[in-house]
Amino acid sequence: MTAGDATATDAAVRNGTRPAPPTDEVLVACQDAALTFGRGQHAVVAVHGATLRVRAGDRLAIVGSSGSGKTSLLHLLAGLEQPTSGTVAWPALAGPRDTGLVFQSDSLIPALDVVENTALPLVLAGVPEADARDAATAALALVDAAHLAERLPEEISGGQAQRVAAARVLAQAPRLILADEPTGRLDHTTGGRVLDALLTAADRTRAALVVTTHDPAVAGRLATRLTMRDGRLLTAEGAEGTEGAEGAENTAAAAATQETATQETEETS
Ligand SMILES: Nc1ncnc2c1ncn2[C@@H]1O[C@H](COP(=O)(O)OP(=O)(O)OP(=O)(O)O)[C@@H](O)[C@H]1O
Repeated sequence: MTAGDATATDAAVRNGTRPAPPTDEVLVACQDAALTFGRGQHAVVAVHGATLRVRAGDRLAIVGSSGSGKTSLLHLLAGLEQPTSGTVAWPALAGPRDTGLVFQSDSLIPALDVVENTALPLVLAGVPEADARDAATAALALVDAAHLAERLPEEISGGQAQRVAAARVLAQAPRLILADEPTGRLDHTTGGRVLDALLTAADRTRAALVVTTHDPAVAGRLATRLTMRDGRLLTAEGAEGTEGAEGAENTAAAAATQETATQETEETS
């Protein structure tokens, strides 16, 4: 990212003035993407051929129990993992670097205060410190955390740390925000606030938002819900095609539904 990008980012985040992208733009497309860890008898298939498209403006929850493959799928969407087979592409983005991943684990650096933590990725990308700090301050305001700017990570709560982790991604103004269990370790009220912050920020910065969760209440806040079970991407209500799939007209759901139908055919033939 260049300094010019940072200024534009700052302005877009602060003012919500990023031009609205065409809503049919495909930001990331998985085609039959699989991810296997290990080899031979130790191989674990974390994701079985997933087909999914996320478009600008999508609000997508990927729901599943622990070990179902949600994080693995999110890492494929973020370009952090290469698919073992199939493809992942970012047709409307400059590549996976235009995505922002809010990690599951607390990843703030203890020696840096909140605004420094939030600005760090921009600084590391070569953005002048003052511009990075301005963008960070604007992003913290988006998640209702501006008042925490001067505190160290040890001086804030778990829920506040999650909001800061979200702000750190939002400061980069990604067009695709990927959040891995952002409410996982939080109580209901605090988790709700973190989700509020992500939804508000995604609206303000006109980003698509994909959230993994095991919590149906969290998933219910997103327009489209898909389920992962044993590494397979299903529709919202199970593996039986379009029936009951929330927002089946949504590309993400429709693509996964199509995939589910394909899988069903393959498995029964
Ligand atoms: N780096 C890895 N090496 C080997 N196996 C892995 C690795 N990462 C994940 N797995 C395995 O892949 C499967 C899917 O894991 P993944 O973390 O994607 O699931 P998840 O639904 O995100 O679970 P959780 O909610 O507990 O994070 C699990 O069986 C897990 O043990």
